[in-house]
Amino acid sequence: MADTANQASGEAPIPVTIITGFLGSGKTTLLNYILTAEHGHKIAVIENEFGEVSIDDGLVQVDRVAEEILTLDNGCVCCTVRGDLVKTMHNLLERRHNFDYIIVETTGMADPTPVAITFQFDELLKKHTKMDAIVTVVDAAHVLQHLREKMPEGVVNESVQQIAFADKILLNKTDLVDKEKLGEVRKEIRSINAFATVMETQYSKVDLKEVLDVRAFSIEKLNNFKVEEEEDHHHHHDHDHDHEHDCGDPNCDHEHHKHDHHDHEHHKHDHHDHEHHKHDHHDHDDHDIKHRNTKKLRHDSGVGSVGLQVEGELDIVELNQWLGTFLSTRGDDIYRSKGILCIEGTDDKFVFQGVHMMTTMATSANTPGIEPWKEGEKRMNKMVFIGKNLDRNEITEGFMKCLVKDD
Ligand SMILES: Nc1nc2c(ncn2[C@@H]2O[C@H](COP(=O)(O)OP(=O)(O)OP(=O)(O)O)[C@@H](O)[C@H]2O)c(=O)[nH]1
Repeated sequence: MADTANQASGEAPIPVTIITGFLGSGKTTLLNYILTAEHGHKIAVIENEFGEVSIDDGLVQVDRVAEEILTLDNGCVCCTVRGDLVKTMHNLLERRHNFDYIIVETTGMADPTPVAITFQFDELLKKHTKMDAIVTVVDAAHVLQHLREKMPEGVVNESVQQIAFADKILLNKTDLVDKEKLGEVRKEIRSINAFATVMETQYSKVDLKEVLDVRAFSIEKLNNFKVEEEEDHHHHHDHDHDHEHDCGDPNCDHEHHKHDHHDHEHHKHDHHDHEHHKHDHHDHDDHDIKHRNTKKLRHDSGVGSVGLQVEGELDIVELNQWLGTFLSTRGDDIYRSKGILCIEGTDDKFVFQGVHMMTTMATSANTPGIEPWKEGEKRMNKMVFIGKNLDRNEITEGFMKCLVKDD
C-alpha cells in the first residue's frame, strides 16, 4: 500500500496560482518570497523567462516554458491554448507526488488569458489541477502611467487587462508613493476591477494565506460579495457601443467579431454612481437588485465590472441560452465572469465561471468549500462580469429574463 500522504497528494486536484503583472512590478520578488516562506506547500514553479530558480526549501522544480503558442482558431486570444504549457504540465504531472502546488509566473507583458484557458481546456489538466487564483502584482509608482497609456487601435492595454483578470491584487511598492497617489491608484484599480481583493505591499510581502490556496478562482469568495465604498462621484459615462469591437489581435477575423451587436440605444440611461443602488426594473421590482457601477476614470479602455445580486430561482435552460449567446457574442470583451447561482429544482448551488467565452458550470456537490443552499437561506444569485464596454442594463435585463416567473 502506498502511504496515505502519497495517496492524498496523488488524488486531490493540485491548486494552480497564476502570477501576473507588468514588467518590474515585483513578480519575481513575490515568487522568491513565497518560495522561502513557511507555507507548508511543496511548490512547482513554471516560468516563461527563467531557466532556473534554485531555492533549497519547498521548491521542487522549475520548468522552462518555451514560447510556443497553439492557436485553435483564427488567432483570437480566447481561442489560444499554450501548447508548450500543456506539454510542460503533462511532464510535471507525471511527477506529481513531488509537489502539491503549482505556480505559473507569466512574463511581464503576457496576457494571462491563454494560461488560464489552457488549464480549463486540456482534459488532463482539468482533471488534475484546479485554478486557485490569478494574482496580479501592480507597481504603485508606475501603474497609472501604464493604465493611461493610449494604445493603437486594436491593441489591448496589458496593464488594464491584468487588473481585470485578477482575483487578488498586490498593490506593491507602496514605499515609493505618498498617500494621495496611493488613493488615486486604488480608485483606478477599482474602476477596472471592483471585485478583486487589493492588498498593499512592499517588496511583495503579503500574508500568504491571502494568496495561496484561496480558491478565489472558483469563487467561494463571492459568498462574501463585498464591495468597497468609494467616495468619488465621477460621472459614469455611457459607453457608446461602436460595433467594431476588437479582441486585441489585429489579425483576428473570427466570425464572432463580425457579429452585429444589439442596438443599445434604448439602454442609454444615466446611471447613478451609488453603490447598492436599488433599481426598479420593469416588472421585476419584486426582486431586489443590488448592484455596483464602476466608474470610468482616466484610463480610457472602457474596462470595468458589473456585479449583480438578485434573489430568486433561475431557469437553467433560459440561463444557458442567455449566457451562451451573451458570451459568444461579447466574449472577446468579457475577460472574466463568475457567479453563484440558484437553479430551480435543486438545493445545490451552481458555480459558474468563465474566461472570455470558455465557461464551466459546477455545483456545490462537486466544488469543495461550497455548501448547498441551507434551509431558510436566501436564494441569492451573485454574478460578476469584468470586461470592456459592459452594459449593465443589457446584462441585468438578460439575467432577469432567466428568473423563474412566479405565477
Ligand atoms: N522600492 C521597492 N522596490 C521593489 C519593491 N518590490 C520589488 N522591488 C524592486 O523592483 C525591481 C523589480 O522587481 P521584480 O520582482 O524583479 O519584478 P518582476 O515583476 O519580476 O519583473 P520582470 O521579471 O521584469 O517582469 C527589483 O529591483 C525589486 O527589488 C517594493 O515594494 N519597493
